[in-house]
Amino acid sequence: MVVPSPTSIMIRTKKINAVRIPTIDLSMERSKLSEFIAKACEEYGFFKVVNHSVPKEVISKLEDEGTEFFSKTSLEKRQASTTTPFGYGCKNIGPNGDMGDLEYLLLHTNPLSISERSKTISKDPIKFSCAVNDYTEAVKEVACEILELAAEGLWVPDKSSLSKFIRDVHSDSLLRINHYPPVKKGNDNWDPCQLQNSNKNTIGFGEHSDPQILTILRSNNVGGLQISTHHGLWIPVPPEPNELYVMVGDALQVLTNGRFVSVRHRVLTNEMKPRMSMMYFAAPPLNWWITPLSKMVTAHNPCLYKSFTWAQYKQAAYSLRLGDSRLDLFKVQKQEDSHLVHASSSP
Ligand SMILES: C=C1C[C@]23C[C@@]1(O)CC[C@H]2[C@@]12CCC[C@@](C)(C(=O)O1)[C@H]2[C@@H]3C(=O)O
Ligand SMILES: O=C(O)CCC(=O)C(=O)O
Ligand SMILES: [Fe+2]
Repeated sequence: MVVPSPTSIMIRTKKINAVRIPTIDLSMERSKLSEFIAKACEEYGFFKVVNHSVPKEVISKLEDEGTEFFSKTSLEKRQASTTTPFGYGCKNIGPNGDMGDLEYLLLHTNPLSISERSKTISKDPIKFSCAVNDYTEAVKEVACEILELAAEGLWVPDKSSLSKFIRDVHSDSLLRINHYPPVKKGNDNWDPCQLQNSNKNTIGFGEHSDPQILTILRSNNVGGLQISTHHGLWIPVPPEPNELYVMVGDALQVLTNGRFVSVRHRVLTNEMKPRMSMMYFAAPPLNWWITPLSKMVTAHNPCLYKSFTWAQYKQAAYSLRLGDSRLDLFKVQKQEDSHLVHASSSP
């Protein structure tokens, strides 16, 4: 076993401390704002948003509903797990054996589906569905505003060319409320190889990127989320209950022809306190085509991805494991690679 030396640990810690997660202040002047958003999406695929328009009461109403639901008995909670992948889930993430130390409620944001599902979730389904609808409507506005600013930052002539994907009434956007109960772990589990990893913590939600266009995250005051930089360093994200975090998803990476990068992230559990996060995954309608915006494809930046519908991408995501790089399936083969394939397959 290779044990990292104290010097290498110190260097890594210095590097981690040097990373500043970008903060976007939505009250800033528009041209600067669009430039900063585009830069953050390129460099990290992740940023914090302050001065957003989601009212505090809208956030706290949904948080209260989440707290009430997760405090039920497991028998009661399981009433809400009728159709996969939606409803209540515990430890199982997706259909391919991925596990995490969490429980969650996964909902489609279509109001009809929310109203049906609420009956299995809450004794006051109208109150529950109002809390969900109000929250998803408010964060959707923030997501659209960010995508419009991002399009401006990329100098794309039509500023709605990204936001239209998630504004459509048939959008396939989802909401997940994650609850990570505290997990006590003894020091005997300490693994020096995992110093960059969990130390004493367990994996609440394993490493992955989100397949959608944009994710808007809000958590309570308990940390655990980490993002990976382009250099593979894991950076802890401080919890900010009054702010939102934004993550670039795989579909936005494709729409921008690789200029924006989907962020890999994971959650480690806390030993003492429960973390609760509310994730809004903004996605297009199932039958919409995802293909790099024409402005993003030039002679210098040839098209990197094949076109696919959102339904095809989802199907690929659900056929793979959580941490798999599903975008690889949709990459255009580079000219040199295809020559190599031909050369090696000729007799
Ligand atoms: C293991 C999986 C869970 C997931 C579907 C997948 O097969 C791979 C992607 C996962 C993810 C990550 C972001 C949110 C989510 C709802 C999604 O669309 O893709 C989850 C899926 C899930 O939890 O069902
Ligand atoms: O709970 C969190 O903070 C992140 C969870 C996550 O990455 C997800 O639900 O896709
Ligand atoms: Fe995620």
